[in-house]
Amino acid sequence: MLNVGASGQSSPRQVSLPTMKGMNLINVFLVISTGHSFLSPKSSFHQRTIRQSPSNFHSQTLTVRSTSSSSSRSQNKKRQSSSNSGNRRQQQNSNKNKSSFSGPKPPPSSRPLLTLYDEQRNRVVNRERLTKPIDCQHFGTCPGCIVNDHVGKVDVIRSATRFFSSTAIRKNRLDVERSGEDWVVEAEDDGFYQVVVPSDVTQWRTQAKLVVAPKSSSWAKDGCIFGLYQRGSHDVLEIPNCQVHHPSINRAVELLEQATTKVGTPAYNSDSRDGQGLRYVQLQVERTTGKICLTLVFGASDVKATQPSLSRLTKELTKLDPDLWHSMWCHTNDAAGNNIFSRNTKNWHRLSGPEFVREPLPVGEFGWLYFSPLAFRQGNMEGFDILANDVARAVPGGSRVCELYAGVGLLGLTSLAYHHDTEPLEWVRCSDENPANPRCFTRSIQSIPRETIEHPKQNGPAPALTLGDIRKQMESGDDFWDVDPSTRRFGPKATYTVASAGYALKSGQALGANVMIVDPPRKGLEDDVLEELCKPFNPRQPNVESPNMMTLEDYYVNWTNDVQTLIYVSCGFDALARDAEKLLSSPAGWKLESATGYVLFPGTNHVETLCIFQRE
Ligand SMILES: C[S@@+](CC[C@H](N)C(=O)[O-])C[C@H]1O[C@@H](n2cnc3c(N)ncnc32)[C@H](O)[C@@H]1O
Repeated sequence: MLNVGASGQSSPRQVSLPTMKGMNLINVFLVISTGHSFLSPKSSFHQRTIRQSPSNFHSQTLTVRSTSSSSSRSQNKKRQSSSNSGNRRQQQNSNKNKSSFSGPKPPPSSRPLLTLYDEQRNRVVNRERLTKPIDCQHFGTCPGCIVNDHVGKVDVIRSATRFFSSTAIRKNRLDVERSGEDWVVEAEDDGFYQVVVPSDVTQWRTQAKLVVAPKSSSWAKDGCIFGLYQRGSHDVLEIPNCQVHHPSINRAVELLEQATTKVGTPAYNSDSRDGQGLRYVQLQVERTTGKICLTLVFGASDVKATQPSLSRLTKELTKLDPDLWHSMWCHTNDAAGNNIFSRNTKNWHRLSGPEFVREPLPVGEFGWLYFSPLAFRQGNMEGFDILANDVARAVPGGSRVCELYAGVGLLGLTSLAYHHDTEPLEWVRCSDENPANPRCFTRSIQSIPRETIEHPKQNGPAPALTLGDIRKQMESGDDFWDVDPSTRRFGPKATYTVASAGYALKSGQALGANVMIVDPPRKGLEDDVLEELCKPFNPRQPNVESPNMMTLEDYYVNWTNDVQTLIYVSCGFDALARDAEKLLSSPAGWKLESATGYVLFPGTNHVETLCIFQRE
């Protein structure tokens, strides 16, 4: 068990299940340390405001604030306070937040305000974006985009609209049930499935992975080109003026071409396997600074084998534009196939710059999310901020939340911060199989006010307990029930467990949780997870804190028995459709409350879908 956090704090409450053989669980217990380190972001960064009731979707007027100075901040606050009651509440909340923040305060302009939510969720803006052209000169030859305008008119959105309007789904939709309408109505689009374009249709991509090829076929050391594989071939197409890339990505690619030409960096050659060349690059933009976290993937067994090419290249890149680079990493990968990254930390080498790119938490005025290049990060961060706000609003105040496939904990931490001022969540348990995530998660919670992330010392709810906790406690012989209640109540609300989603469930992560958030990869939910969620509710299953729970064989436990709201975020529509059909036709009692499609990747045939399932 790995315990991360300030030492000398209250004892961790979350343990791996001793009975789960072969399980590699690393539990992270989050106890806030007081260290804050803030880079200076660009002051003009815009964000969104939050806190409107779901019924106000698409109906807000535009409210845009910039964070360029503290005076403009207060002016904007004044403007905002007269705009609507929801925003007034936010202002009060943010003031409250400010005064109650007990950790060291960040410099005033270091954290952008979140003020563009209304704009991004505005019906007029949405309509404009649905028709706005991307106007990219590479369209037609580039495999990246399939439409150059009308970004909602793509097959996947048509299929999703039909799917959610079909009788099979209508039969299990809450709106149909509540209205008493006939569910046997076949329509292409009955208006249930909402389509939102949550960011501009250009320059939305803040993360790109590009393949590298030699500039000339005659001399390997002529330098490299960077782009995407052309459709149906392994020829690389350059896309220097890609309109969906953040401008910093295009600038970085330009410099990479110049630098590789100047210092003669060889490109990796998969045929000859004489290797050691540059294979891929990953470019991640830190939105507040516009800087690039660059990962150079070399076809080499270790970093020594990349030399002297690596050092020459990084030196030249720094010389060309020292201000563009947030950090530089080398990833070594000489394995065949198209898998770019391995999770083995031996393959990762930080060459310069900070370990984490940081992004503002999508709600409130405090808190950052930290990402290392080893962790998953959304391709369109700005669009995902809107989705994260919508997820947070779907979580009822005061909830106990289990988040599977959590990445660095983006959705769980956003929900925690969103509800803090009104009806704070009791706890949030995040888990993911990527062992690189806890470092990011820990760093993130260090930037969030302590009151948000910890249980109050007195009169608060009990800390998060899993079945594993109770078993461990009993096995240790300690008399858990005699523990002083005031110390029991003090502890972290947000915890992180490294485990596959199926293992996390079977270690009791969702026992006691009334809300579950899942955001699986494109292939959808693991079979184990889906199976649990499809089990009928067992009214006789004891409460997780009851000693009777210990007498139940694992086999009889319904590991998601307490979950009443299931928030499913999906980047793979086919898998979501399959999982939704299984959930809705299972004896578990799920009904579909809403389905929203987010055009997170304008130009492509992909849609991010948020489904909210409920059961009594
Ligand atoms: C689409 S990402 C979502 C992450 C997060 N919600 C975010 O927005 O940053 C999917 C995550 O699932 C994790 N993952 C993939 N397969 C998994 C599995 N079988 N069990 C647990 N986590 C898994 C990946 O490591 C990744 O972080």
